[in-house]
Amino acid sequence: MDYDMLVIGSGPSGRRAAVQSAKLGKSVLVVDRGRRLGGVSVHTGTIPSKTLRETVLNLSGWRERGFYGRGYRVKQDISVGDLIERLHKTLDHEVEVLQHQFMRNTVKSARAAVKFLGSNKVSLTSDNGDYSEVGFANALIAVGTRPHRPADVPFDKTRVFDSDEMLELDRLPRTLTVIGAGVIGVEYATIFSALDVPVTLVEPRNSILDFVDREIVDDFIHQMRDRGMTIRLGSAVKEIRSKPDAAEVELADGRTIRSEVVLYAAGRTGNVGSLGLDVVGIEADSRGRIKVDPQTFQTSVPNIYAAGDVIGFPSLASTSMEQGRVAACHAFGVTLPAPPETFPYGIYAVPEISTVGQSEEQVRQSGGAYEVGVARFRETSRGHIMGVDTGFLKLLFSIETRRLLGAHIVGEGATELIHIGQAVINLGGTVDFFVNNTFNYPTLAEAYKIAGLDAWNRMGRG
Ligand SMILES: Cc1cc2nc3c(=O)[nH]c(=O)nc-3n(C[C@H](O)[C@H](O)[C@H](O)COP(=O)(O)OP(=O)(O)OC[C@H]3O[C@@H](n4cnc5c(N)ncnc54)[C@H](O)[C@@H]3O)c2cc1C
Ligand SMILES: NC(=O)c1ccc[n+]([C@@H]2O[C@H](COP(=O)([O-])OP(=O)(O)OC[C@H]3O[C@@H](n4cnc5c(N)ncnc54)[C@H](O)[C@@H]3O)[C@@H](O)[C@H]2O)c1
Repeated sequence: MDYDMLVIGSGPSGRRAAVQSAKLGKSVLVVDRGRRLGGVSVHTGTIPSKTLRETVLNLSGWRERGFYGRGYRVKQDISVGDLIERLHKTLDHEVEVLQHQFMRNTVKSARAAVKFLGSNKVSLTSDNGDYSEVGFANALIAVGTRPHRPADVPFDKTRVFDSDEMLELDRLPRTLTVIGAGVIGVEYATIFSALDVPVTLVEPRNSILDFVDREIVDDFIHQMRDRGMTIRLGSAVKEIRSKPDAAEVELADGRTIRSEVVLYAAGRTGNVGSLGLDVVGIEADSRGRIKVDPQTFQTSVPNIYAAGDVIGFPSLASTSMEQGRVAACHAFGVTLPAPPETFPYGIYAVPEISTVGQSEEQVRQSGGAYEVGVARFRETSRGHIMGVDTGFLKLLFSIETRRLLGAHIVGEGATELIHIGQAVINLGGTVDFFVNNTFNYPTLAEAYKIAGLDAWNRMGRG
């Protein structure tokens, strides 16, 4: 065999699997067909959208508007150039760190498209047509996804864009319509709205972000509408037209929305088409997702693993990394403890949403008695100092066991703050943790103490 581990794709799952395999003393080759290592996460997904968000919040002065009013701006005329400059620096740095990590761990990498020739052999074809064959003992399919692009949507990078292409905008749109209020849709819609671009968000279903606690989503929708965004729920799209002067989105109810630019963000599809999966007998579903053993990440072929977005939900960089590591450990006989039941989900909209554990709807469905504790950020001194006038934390406790069942946040710092809730849930902590422990003051984390006390006041001392 040429390699103990062949990793196809250099996104979060591939990268973690590669380094974990190398740390176990195994020979590793990572093959990616992209121009640079890093995958969707580094080049078109997680890092670019989060860098864009950070730049927008900084240059627009968004975080200071609680004090200085909605008209406040740090930089008056924010251009695409301002946004792209920071983006390129961040991405270059990410790639450099990744390359250095591979070098230190003697992980080899190659740029080529991979195709299976058998369960221990692949072909590599580079852009200039160079062809070679590589033998492997184990392989990880970590090829990720690309935006779903229905044939009847006129993507042209002038009026109609997918989420990868949004980073290629040559100027800020005067108006924007976002189709699909999934995580990508709400992130981009609220980021552009923070730049004072009038945004219309269109979603065919009557609800959004169904995996998030309803109270949090309702507050989020309220905040979006309050600052002037138009949210059209229950609005199916009949046709999208790209015209010289505007894009037109015709809804099934007959209304037409005109805007300078449309972002179409209605899900993603696995990159399995050219892998030759049929040669090894691995099947993918209609959205290009591969089924795996959820504990080991083995496909139907035991020495071929799959991880990351190509295996479907939750399709996060965070969970993808863990999946890659677990797959590599399994491939080389390293036994790991069972993973915790819950993981956090961070939505980097403006404002942020983050959630861990059960939503109130799930707790109610499970039938057990529960209590809720809520803290509004404006009740915390840190919130006053920061000029935060929105956002809240909601904690759910079992009355019987007093354990924390779920933590849900909408507001500033949600994606960082959530890890307190995650630790308490996964360590089996109760409402008494929040009541008995001292928290730094003034912090937004103090909201945990306030929400804990709020629930404790009704639950009693147990
Ligand atoms: C706009 C956006 C924002 C996001 N924000 C977040 C976030 O804030 N937090 C979060 O946790 N997640 C976020 N995600 C999700 C996150 O980016 C993905 O979960 C993650 O990138 C998936 O990693 P992966 O390992 O599946 O590989 P990917 O990052 O998808 O990379 C796959 C790689 O495989 C390569 N490849 C594909 N086919 C082949 C082939 N045949 N041969 C060789 N190479 C191939 C591709 O070139 C690519 O480099 C976001 C996604 C998007 C689109
Ligand atoms: N912060 C994060 O962690 C983060 C950020 C962005 C993306 N992601 C990941 O990327 C993945 C893809 O995100 P996404 O937002 O594209 O997909 P998604 O599946 O989350 O949401 C797609 C949305 O589009 C709607 N939709 C479906 N078909 C439609 C149609 N024909 N017309 C209009 N709307 C339609 C759906 O109802 C849904 O609300 C997600 O699984 C997510 O986990 C994560």
